[in-house]
Amino acid sequence: MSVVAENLNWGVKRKAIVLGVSLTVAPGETLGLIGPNGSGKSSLLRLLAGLRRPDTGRVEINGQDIAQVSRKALSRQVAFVQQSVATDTNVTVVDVVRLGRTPHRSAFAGWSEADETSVAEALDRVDMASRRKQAWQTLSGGERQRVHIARALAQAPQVMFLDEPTNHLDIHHQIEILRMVRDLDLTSVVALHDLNLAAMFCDRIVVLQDGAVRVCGTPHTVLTRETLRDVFRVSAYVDISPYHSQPHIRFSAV
Ligand SMILES: Nc1ncnc2c1ncn2[C@@H]1O[C@H](COP(=O)(O)OP(=O)(O)OP(=O)(O)O)[C@@H](O)[C@H]1O
Repeated sequence: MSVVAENLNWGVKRKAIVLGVSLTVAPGETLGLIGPNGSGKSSLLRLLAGLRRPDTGRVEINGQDIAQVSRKALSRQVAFVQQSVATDTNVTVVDVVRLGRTPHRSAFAGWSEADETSVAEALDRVDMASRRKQAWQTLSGGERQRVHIARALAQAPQVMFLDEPTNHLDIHHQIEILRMVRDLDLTSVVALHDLNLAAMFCDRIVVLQDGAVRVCGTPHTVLTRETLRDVFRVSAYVDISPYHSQPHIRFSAV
């Protein structure tokens, strides 16, 4: 499914937070969203996912204006993995992941074998199958993050928005989760701080600065020395990784 944003603007009081953002994500594409702290990545993701209404502009998912789609219908198509969401404490891992099935169930339908299979597969994909009975509040930060991703997978979405999904994860799981997102047969938009991971796993990257799109394109065109200097205020060398032929950034400490 495609995602198209047209001239999105959103602000609070007199402060403009998302400023004239237009972008297109092709079906199956993984789009990275990068930018300094406070540049508007989370705010933009919320607008794209329909969790917040823009002041002006519109978002279309699969050609449909999401402002015209009910929340339940939208949640059958779209999953959102938020940064550090609170979850009821008195639940197990599998309970949390089962919540992902909610949009697919009617008020009277029982829990089906297909629901259970989706939950089991989602837990398996994030390497948490052996923890299904563990109490949520006893999980580590990275394990919680993986369970939230499993909940989104159990939702069987066609579009996934992820806000810093690699937060708290060790390097193995950072790579595993982003590889999985890239290889899943769905469209995804993922906010990331790690620019090298963005280069490795995103088809295209949008750079946000002060709420506006500064540049958008392939990792090669976006991750230049000049952009890193002007937007991120760092001095760095960019070369091509022999492992994956994408840009690899080395930061200068001086
Ligand atoms: N509801 C709100 N009320 C007031 N200001 C807000 C609100 N939501 C976001 N902001 C401000 O808008 C700016 C963008 O915030 P946002 O969380 O979208 O940035 P971000 O790029 O995701 O940042 P980070 O990299 O630090 O997670 C910040 O300055 C933030 O303080």
